[in-house]
Amino acid sequence: MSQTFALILAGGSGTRFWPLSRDAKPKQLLDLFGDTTLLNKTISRLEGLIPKENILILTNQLQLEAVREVAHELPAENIFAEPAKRDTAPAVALGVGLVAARDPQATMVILPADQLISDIENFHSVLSDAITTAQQSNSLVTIGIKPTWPCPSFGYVERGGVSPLAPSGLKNVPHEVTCFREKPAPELAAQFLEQGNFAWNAGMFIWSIATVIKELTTHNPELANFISELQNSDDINKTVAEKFDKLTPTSIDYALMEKATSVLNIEANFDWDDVGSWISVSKYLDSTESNNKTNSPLVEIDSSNNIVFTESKNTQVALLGVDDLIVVQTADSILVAHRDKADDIKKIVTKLPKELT
Ligand SMILES: Nc1nc2c(ncn2[C@@H]2O[C@H](COP(=O)(O)OP(=O)(O)O[C@H]3O[C@H](CO)[C@@H](O)[C@H](O)[C@@H]3O)[C@@H](O)[C@H]2O)c(=O)[nH]1
Repeated sequence: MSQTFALILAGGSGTRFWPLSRDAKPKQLLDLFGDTTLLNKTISRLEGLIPKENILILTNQLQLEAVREVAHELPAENIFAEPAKRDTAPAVALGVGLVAARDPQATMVILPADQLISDIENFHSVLSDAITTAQQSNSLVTIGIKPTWPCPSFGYVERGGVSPLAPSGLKNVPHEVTCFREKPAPELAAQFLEQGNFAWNAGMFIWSIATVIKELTTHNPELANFISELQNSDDINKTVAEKFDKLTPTSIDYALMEKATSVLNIEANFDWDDVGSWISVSKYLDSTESNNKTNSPLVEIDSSNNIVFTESKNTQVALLGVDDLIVVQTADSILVAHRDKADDIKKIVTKLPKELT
């Protein structure tokens, strides 16, 4: 019987969370909620769905040690560092090659490492049905989130009717995808919301090895060739070292999903948050009556709508006559920003000395 593997993509850089995040410690490696890292939550969420020996993680050299520490329960040989940063399309192709080497009949679940999902029961139910669909439909299966605002930094799928390829008896029924559009301009995203039949792409992809190779062969021969080289290689590490950094840097959404022939979508009936900024994190922090959010003890006078995050949770915070600020304190840096600028923190990072990024 063919096996199911999870491939966790954990090699992104997290400049939006500076000064807490650094090149070697991006969002997925941060403990933003006072319990554990997002990567740890991503691995734990798979318990009961995919066995640990079938969970693979791809990261980069800079983050490898920290990822190994967080993912210590996985077999060491399941954690790989890409030799160069090439975005998610080459990473996914490498993952397909690694899984194909273990089981060419396998089904794969590609997962981001940095999302927050707490309804595990429904997450498992949706993914189980997505796995069954991928095995029986020869399609690339996506997960759709009901959009709440025209966010320009997500992908969008246009959902058609129930797919004629849908296996029978599923609780979560796959729909056809008539269009996949990655990161549309704000006006187009607004149009999608108005139309009403678009969902956000959750960034998770479920497919069989055979289907993804077939789609790549048609739509992205460069990545299909790379996978074929891995499959024919006597020494995968050597082939990766020689070929990976020559691949075109792009995301899997542009490299394949926008062009793919057969894409299906299952609606997520679980909570989902991609934790994109300090504003998103603040939703989960303690709040005062004046809507000041913090992870530390706080006193306030005439201050409202501030977000204060301290690396050491026992730091006393005092707010006096200030509104709408984001303040983040670590051992070596302090960020003070207007909350309207939460999405621009990455711009500040470009001005900082290298040792602080
Ligand atoms: N291994 C590896 N992982 C990477 C790399 N670049 C990014 N990642 C990881 O891949 C995941 C997604 O990458 P992002 O770069 O954060 O993607 P995005 O811009 O948020 O867009 C994707 O996710 C959205 C939902 O959050 C989707 O809506 C969108 O369509 C797309 O799939 C994250 O877990 C990130 O750490 C890389 O070069 N290598």
